[in-house]
Amino acid sequence: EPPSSGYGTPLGSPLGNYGNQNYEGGNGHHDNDHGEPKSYEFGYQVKDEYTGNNYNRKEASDGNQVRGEYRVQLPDGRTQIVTYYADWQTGFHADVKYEGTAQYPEQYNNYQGGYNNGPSGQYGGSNYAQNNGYNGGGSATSSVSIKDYSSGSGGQYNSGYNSGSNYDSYSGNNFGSLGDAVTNATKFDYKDIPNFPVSTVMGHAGRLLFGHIGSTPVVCMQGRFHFYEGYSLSACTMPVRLMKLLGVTTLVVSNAAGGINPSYRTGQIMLIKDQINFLGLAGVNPLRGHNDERFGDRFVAMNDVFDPEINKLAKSVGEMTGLKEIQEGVYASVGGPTYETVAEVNLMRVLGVDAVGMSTVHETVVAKHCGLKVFAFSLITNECVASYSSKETPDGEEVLQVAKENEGKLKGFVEKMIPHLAKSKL
Ligand SMILES: O=P(O)(O)O[C@@H]1C[C@H](O)[C@@H](CO)O1
Ligand SMILES: Nc1nc2[nH]cnc2c(=O)[nH]1
Repeated sequence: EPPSSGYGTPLGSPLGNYGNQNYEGGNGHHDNDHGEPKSYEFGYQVKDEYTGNNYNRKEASDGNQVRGEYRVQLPDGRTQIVTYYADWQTGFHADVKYEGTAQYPEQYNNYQGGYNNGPSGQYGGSNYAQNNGYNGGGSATSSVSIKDYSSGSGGQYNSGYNSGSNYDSYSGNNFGSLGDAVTNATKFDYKDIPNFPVSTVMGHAGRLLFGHIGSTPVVCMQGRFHFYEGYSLSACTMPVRLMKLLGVTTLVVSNAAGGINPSYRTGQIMLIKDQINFLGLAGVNPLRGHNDERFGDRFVAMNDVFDPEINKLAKSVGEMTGLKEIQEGVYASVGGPTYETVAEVNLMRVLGVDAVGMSTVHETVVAKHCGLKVFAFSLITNECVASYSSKETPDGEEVLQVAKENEGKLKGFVEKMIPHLAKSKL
């Protein structure tokens, strides 16, 4: 049976259990199976990060009196603690207490949808972090995401094709005009979508677009969610699963990234041929915790997440649309929001990283888990500083600026790539 999406109450009421165990309706405590009172004890705990269910119970009886306690995480952030005892002479007695303070945040920041395994306690019991501050990058978590700076929309696209029943998804961020590539778009603000994270990051409109690129149906996220904003990785990647449920079959993800490879230049596109999941290697993975089998298996192969054939297609489509010096390389993501030290840049060079960012990797993990095809690319927005003698420093404004300068060509690329991808059936 699928897990309930509600916060859940302890299974069976204390009274129900009480009645079913040693006592029967209060008409004599010897009316049980064998006429003798029995002692027992039991306990259980449920902590299901996917559904947000969090409760436990323990109970014991010496044959005469039942004592127990259960705790339930309430949707308003408080924990309800019920301590009870019961016996056949006096009945059931409960003491109900609450821990914590009920929170009624402005909107949606008490995210109980089960995406609560991220940085705990940062935001007063809310499972969502607030979006605070600028994020320069930010493709989508689900299908294709494209950054949208120009019109204040960061973006992810999910583009679907296959006569509307299957979708290709494409996500990008920071590239404002990519949202414009979606024709006849119906737009939903994230804040109006129940249980959706909200995007307040500069440059991110926080909108979900449904429309077409060419004849391909697409869903586009204008604005993605980052770990450094305080969201858990499962919250960051929740839209990927939404896309899957909508019928998306291919996720296209874009990001702004720093060039680690010394030959890379600002403004170039790098097709992602592989990735290094630094957070994942350290144990911070969006798939950590309960595995929802409805989406995929517990263990997930990642060696084949990027398809060389799709990149080959992307290279030729990119060249057709006038992209110069298209690179293909390894993307690594860090938690951010700090940019890399000189030592970190050199470490990454040794490790074979070509470009570094703060997104995408966990999105592709979740996409692979639920069986989405993935196409991902980076815009190199800055050249990472690898020498102590350099006076350069990366900065968010530069990332935004370079994204803005290049969004036109990225739009052209995406407009061509999505229909080709759909047609090629790759
Ligand atoms: O969302 P992406 O990965 O495109 O954005 C990158 C990473 C940070 O959000 C930002 C840093 O400048 O750009
Ligand atoms: N970590 C990281 N993310 C980026 N996003 C855009 N540029 C950079 C960068 O230099 N480093």
